[in-house]
Amino acid sequence: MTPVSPVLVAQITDTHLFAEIDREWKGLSTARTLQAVLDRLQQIQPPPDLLLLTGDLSQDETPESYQRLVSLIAPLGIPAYWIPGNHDNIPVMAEILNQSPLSPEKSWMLGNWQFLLLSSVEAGCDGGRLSPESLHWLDSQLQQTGDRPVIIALHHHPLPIDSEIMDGMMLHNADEFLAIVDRYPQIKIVLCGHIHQEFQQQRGSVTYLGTPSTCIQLLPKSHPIILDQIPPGFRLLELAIDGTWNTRVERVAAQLPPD
Ligand SMILES: Nc1ncnc2c1ncn2[C@@H]1O[C@@H]2COP(=O)(O)O[C@H]2[C@H]1O
Repeated sequence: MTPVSPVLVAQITDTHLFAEIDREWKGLSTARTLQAVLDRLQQIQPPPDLLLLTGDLSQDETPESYQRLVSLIAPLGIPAYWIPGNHDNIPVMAEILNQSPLSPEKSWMLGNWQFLLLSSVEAGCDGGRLSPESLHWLDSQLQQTGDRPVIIALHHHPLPIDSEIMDGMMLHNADEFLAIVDRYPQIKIVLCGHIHQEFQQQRGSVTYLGTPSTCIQLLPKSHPIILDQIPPGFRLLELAIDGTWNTRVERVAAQLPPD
């Protein structure tokens, strides 16, 4: 019997784009560092089956910044799904990020895996929160997945990362989220953005993963926040039909922020 290929997912996060292509954030042109990541992605064979864009996609909340994202991502021709982060303007992004290959879907199945994307943005706050309605939505989606393996993505980190300032901006009601996760053994991976660094921690049968931004990096376990002089990156995940998986972070040669 021919084995079914795993699904290859690329997570791209915290792109912090502006309307202007050369506008810099902390010394980096965020459009150009994203382009370096996308150039690397285009070399990967076979190409990823889908892209997960896990929030803080704009830094200035303009329609033009989201149009820029579309014009950078669309040439890859890879279906791309997104969630908002604390820097995003949700009505503006929802209006613009709905053209193929971008999709506003938040729940779908591919390669026997169930994908669930959660909006964790709390208005006026850099930290996150899942509303009672969102927690209920998550629970009801999980009830419908049977024993298919599940990957959940949200912008805010639900586990502390030992970084005082970032942990003050984590998912504030992580306990309510984790109580739901604990009830569904089919959940394999919880994926976040927001932290601008690589993170991996096991909690029960679930692996919690955080991923470098496509622009600036933060030094892990730093108090207060310190910029890390390592290149931007992204994450690849290979999800096999039997629920096993593996992942790696790749970093790309790109302009680094000034010292
Ligand atoms: N992907 C999602 N992330 C977070 N909350 C969601 C998501 N999808 C649906 N919900 C919540 O579930 C609610 C269902 O009713 P509403 O559409 O009024 O509002 C919805 C949100 O509050």
